[in-house]
Amino acid sequence: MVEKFDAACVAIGNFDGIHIGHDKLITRMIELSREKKQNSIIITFKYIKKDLKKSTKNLKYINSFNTKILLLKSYDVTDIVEIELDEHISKYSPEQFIKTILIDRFNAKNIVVGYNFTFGYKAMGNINTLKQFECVYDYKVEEIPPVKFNGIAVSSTLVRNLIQEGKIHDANKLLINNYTIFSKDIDINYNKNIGFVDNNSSIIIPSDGRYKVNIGQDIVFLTICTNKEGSVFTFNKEIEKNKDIIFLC
Ligand SMILES: Cc1cc2nc3c(=O)[nH]c(=O)nc-3n(C[C@H](O)[C@H](O)[C@H](O)COP(=O)(O)O)c2cc1C
Ligand SMILES: Nc1ncnc2c1ncn2[C@@H]1O[C@H](COP(=O)(O)OP(=O)(O)OP(=O)(O)O)[C@@H](O)[C@H]1O
Repeated sequence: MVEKFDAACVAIGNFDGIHIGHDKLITRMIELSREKKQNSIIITFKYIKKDLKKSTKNLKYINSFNTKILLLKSYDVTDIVEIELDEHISKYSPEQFIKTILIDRFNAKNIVVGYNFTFGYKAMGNINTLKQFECVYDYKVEEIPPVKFNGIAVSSTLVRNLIQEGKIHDANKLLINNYTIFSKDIDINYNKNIGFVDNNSSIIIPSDGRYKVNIGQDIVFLTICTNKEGSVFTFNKEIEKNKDIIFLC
């Protein structure tokens, strides 16, 4: 049972794919909220404005937006809040975001973000901006230093690149769960053992090739072949209905 307190600890970011850096940050925010007896809130963004750097038409994500929220729900937090960076909010200055959203809306007393977090109009705010306003708005910022793997800072971009290069084994080392294409993000013809993801889908697809995946109780070999319209998934045998495709290698 999650208790509701007035003051809050918040973790902020896009959180595409939930990798080990995100996990460290969210886990620390939850730990801090328990220590301080405050609400634990994950604030994440839904981009809709086309000219934001991360919302260009062609930018695809590891997880569709609904899946991201579903994955974030695996954390035992008081609330997960989705903020649409629409025409209005995306123009907030960093201070406006701090005051209007973090303070007035969530009564944030502890803000946990990663070393490279940016926010506000033209991405002008960063961790130093958050520190600059600590006394003005009476909160504390905690910075999570870069979580690295083999000496390289983990990021959603890195994971996306590995998946798109077909390096599933490496991507899985960085994600908290094995890379998965969720059943609702793919159309499957169960009579023909074939699936299809349209090119307009918001999710990335591994490069053409043969993959070992787990579907329901079964290990299945899957061949991906992409054409002008989208990606065709051919399974080497019948697969269970409405199960997610969990990539093993
Ligand atoms: C209020 C607000 C306004 C933003 N406006 C812009 C913007 O004008 N241009 C931009 O590239 N990103 C903008 N962003 C997105 C941030 O730069 C950043 O991508 C987002 O806060 C997630 O941070 P992270 O990727 O460091 O986790 C905005 C974010 C917020 C919260
Ligand atoms: N390797 C990491 N170590 C610590 N914190 C991280 C790491 N990667 C991201 N974060 C933090 O997690 C939050 C969410 O990050 P976000 O998903 O926006 O970044 P990202 O993984 O670097 O993605 P992208 O590559 O798309 O920019 C932010 O506060 C960010 O600073």
